[in-house]
Amino acid sequence: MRKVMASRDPSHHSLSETIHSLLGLKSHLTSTWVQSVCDIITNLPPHCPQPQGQPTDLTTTNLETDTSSDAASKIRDELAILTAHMNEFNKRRRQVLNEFLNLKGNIRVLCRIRPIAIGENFGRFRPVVALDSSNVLLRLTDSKNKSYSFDNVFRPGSSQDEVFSEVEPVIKSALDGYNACIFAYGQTGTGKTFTMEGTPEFPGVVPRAIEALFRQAVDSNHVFLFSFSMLEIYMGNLRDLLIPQPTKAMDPLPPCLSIQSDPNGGIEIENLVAIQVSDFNQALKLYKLGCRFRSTASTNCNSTSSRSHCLIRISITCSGAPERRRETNKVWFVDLGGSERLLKTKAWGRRLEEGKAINLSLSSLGDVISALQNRKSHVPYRNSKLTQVLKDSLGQDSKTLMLVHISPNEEDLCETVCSLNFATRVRSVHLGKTDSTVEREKEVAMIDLQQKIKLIEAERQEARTSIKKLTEELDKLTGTSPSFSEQLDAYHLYKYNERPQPNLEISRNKTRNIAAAPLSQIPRFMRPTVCSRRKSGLEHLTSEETVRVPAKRRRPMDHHANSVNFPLKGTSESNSECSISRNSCLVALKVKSSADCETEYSQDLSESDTKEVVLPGQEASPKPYVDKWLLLNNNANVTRSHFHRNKWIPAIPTPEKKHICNGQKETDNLQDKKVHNYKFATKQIINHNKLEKHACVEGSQRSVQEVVINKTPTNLKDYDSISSRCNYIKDKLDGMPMEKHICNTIYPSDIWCSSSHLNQDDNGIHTSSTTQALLGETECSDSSLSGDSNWCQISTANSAYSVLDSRKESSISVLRIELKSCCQQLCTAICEEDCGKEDSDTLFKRSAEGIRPGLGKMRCQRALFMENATPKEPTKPQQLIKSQEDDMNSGICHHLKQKIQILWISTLLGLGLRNLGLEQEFFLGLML
Ligand SMILES: Nc1ncnc2c1ncn2[C@@H]1O[C@H](COP(=O)(O)OP(=O)(O)OP(=O)(O)O)[C@@H](O)[C@H]1O
Repeated sequence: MRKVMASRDPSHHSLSETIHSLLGLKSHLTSTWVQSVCDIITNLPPHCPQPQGQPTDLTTTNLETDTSSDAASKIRDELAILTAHMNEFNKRRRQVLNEFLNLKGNIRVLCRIRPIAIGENFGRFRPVVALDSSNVLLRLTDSKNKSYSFDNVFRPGSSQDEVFSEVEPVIKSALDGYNACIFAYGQTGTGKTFTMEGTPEFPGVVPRAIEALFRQAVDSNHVFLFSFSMLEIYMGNLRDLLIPQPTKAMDPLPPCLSIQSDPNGGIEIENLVAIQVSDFNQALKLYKLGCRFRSTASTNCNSTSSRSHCLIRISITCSGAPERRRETNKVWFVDLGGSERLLKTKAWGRRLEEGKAINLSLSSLGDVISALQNRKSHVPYRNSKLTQVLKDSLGQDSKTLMLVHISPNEEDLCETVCSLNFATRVRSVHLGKTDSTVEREKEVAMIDLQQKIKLIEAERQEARTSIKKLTEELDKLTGTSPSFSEQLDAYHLYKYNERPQPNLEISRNKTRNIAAAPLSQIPRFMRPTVCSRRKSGLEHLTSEETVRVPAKRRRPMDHHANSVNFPLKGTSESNSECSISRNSCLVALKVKSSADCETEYSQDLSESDTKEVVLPGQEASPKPYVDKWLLLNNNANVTRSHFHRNKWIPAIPTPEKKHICNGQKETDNLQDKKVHNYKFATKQIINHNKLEKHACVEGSQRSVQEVVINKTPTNLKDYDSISSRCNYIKDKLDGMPMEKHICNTIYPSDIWCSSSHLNQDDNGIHTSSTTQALLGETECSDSSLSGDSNWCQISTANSAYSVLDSRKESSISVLRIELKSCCQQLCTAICEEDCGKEDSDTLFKRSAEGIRPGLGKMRCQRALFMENATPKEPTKPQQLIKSQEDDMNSGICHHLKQKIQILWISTLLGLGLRNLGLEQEFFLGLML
């Protein structure tokens, strides 16, 4: 025996030798010795034969093993029979259930009436009454009623449990391999989300259905694999709700979702995250996560209105189950966006667009169902993303359940009628027009089928209990085989661990990895086209590479600039009809000033938003943004010397621009491309702005104009010329289109002219005196130039004055003055060429009165006169008068020149403006 054992297992041979040697040492026969021997024996593996010296035990064990193996084989046989029975029961149950659902209709329609909310007035009379479990009565008027029939009607007091009991057969059908689709349809605020999602206290259809799926899968004798996906259709675009949406401009874009179909009509959504879930809790966590990313917003009808269609997909895979309809099938839960009468909701802007998109897709859904109803050869699935996605779950071979929600409120009667008509249209797909006898027969058949289902269920349960018992017996006998449920769990766990772990916190990178997995698995014919790859930025990348390569960054937003409408009233950009494309601007600027930008978690991807203007670094409100846009345009031009109409226009000192843009950062490093874009936009601004709009702009904005003129005006003619040029600019601005004319850059928002004078004090320090004048709605008029001044400012009337700054850079001195407008308009009399002293005084007074801070907007325009080394020849008088208009302008210029000189000197002398009574000749003499 020893030899036999040794030959069987060398390790046991050595063990027996060890024991024998220990036995030989009788002196060592202590309690410790005995204990160690016992330990050795105890630690022997079960299949290990007993040590040598115990032949009797071994024989007994062998006998026992033989007996138990016989019992085990018997049990296995029984189990095989029972499993076959179970399969048969499953098959029968599937058939009966299918028959039952066919009788009920592949598209079943249930109606749920929302309860009256606290404080809600439902009207003069109750317009909606649930007659019985399948009829709704609608009181249209006091004398006119209309009734509607449905598969089931839930009264306002119906519980979530009751609703789910009607949904459950569809869930069972889904486990049998049928595609299924459960919709919640209805007017906004009627409780669709409540039914589908529910609340923590009253869970809705989706959590209950997921729980039922897992429970029934465990009860089944097959192994199921579930994967969970969630998306929304927001304004015609598919958004994965399991991927956090980008919140910052530079956040990576989520992969583009597109719908693929195979030749058999199967639909797959490319790049949609599908996470393998092994139990209900995991699925629930994902569901809650997805719900957080939904687009919701407050509307007139619902403070938490869903602004999209929310779709939850559960894919079920079960291999080795021939009785199932297909190996992989899916269940869709769809919380449709609420149909709304836009007139009633008074939606506008983004809400309006969302409402329109929802209504359109609902209408497409109705068309599809109608085509199915009429068995048309062409079903217009392609009319909306919603019907495209659900294509393979809406046909003949799938189970559809529509929960129509209606409001009990009399005010909502119109919408209720629409919803009920829609539901009736949907319902008649399979039921058709049948007489009452057929209806009754059908009901009897259905009751019969229901009883059959119950019977089969009972038999199944019995068989299942037997299987469980036998499996446990077998476990005891063999001692190794896990129970059936353990096997199932282990299988799930194994499968689950094989795949990427669902990170329930959903870190962005991880979800992307998960998302990539299904992409690599989709068949070749479902792979994205070149076009869609380009669209999603995945061109030339395999799916694996897609995972590794960092996702495409959001394009720099300035590249989006396509169209610009100039904002009208600067103080209310969001209300301006002519403002920068509303949606895009709001999205880009993250301005939350209007209802338009309050859709939570929504990301603007719609085609309607392609016209967007997004500028670099635009975190501010639209107004500075527009200013910046203008400034950038200006910078692009003025920082380069160039020829304009055969005249060399030198570069303008860049630092000056810091002052130009009030509160804005300097952006000198603009790319030509951007500048080009902005130019393009300028053109559009010009085209869009009309005279009256310009007037509004003038009143609301502040900017600085620079006018570069290539000669120094030294006499009246030059002043006239400048004046007329300014007038020309002004005219062009008013009249649009605006055109560059001498001025280097024109800002439509402002025109102002100023004058500066550079003086050098005893210490050689340059100082400047400043005068400020407001350019009103009329002309700019006057200018003055000191002998050593490099810059000339053109001043305008009806003004208040203040010095902004002055400096000398290279050979150019810069002085900026600014005008504050006064409330009063400049007396038109000053436009007269021969305006006299009296007018001057009037002007003066008005100007002085104008120094009331905060009375008007500041505006300035600077005329920069380039220093001309060679003084110009005095101009002949006849050249001065080209037209009557020029004459008038020259008069105004001359007049204002004098005023500005007076002001300047007054300032120098420290005299108050009001106390001036000197003749202007005095000041002229002083000046010259
Ligand atoms: N059967 C119900 N029992 C209790 N409260 C309900 C019921 N139906 C709806 N409500 C309540 O009515 C309000 C609106 O419901 P819900 O948001 O579900 O409407 P909706 O149809 O999804 O609206 P929308 O289409 O705008 O998203 C919620 O506060 C919800 O709790």
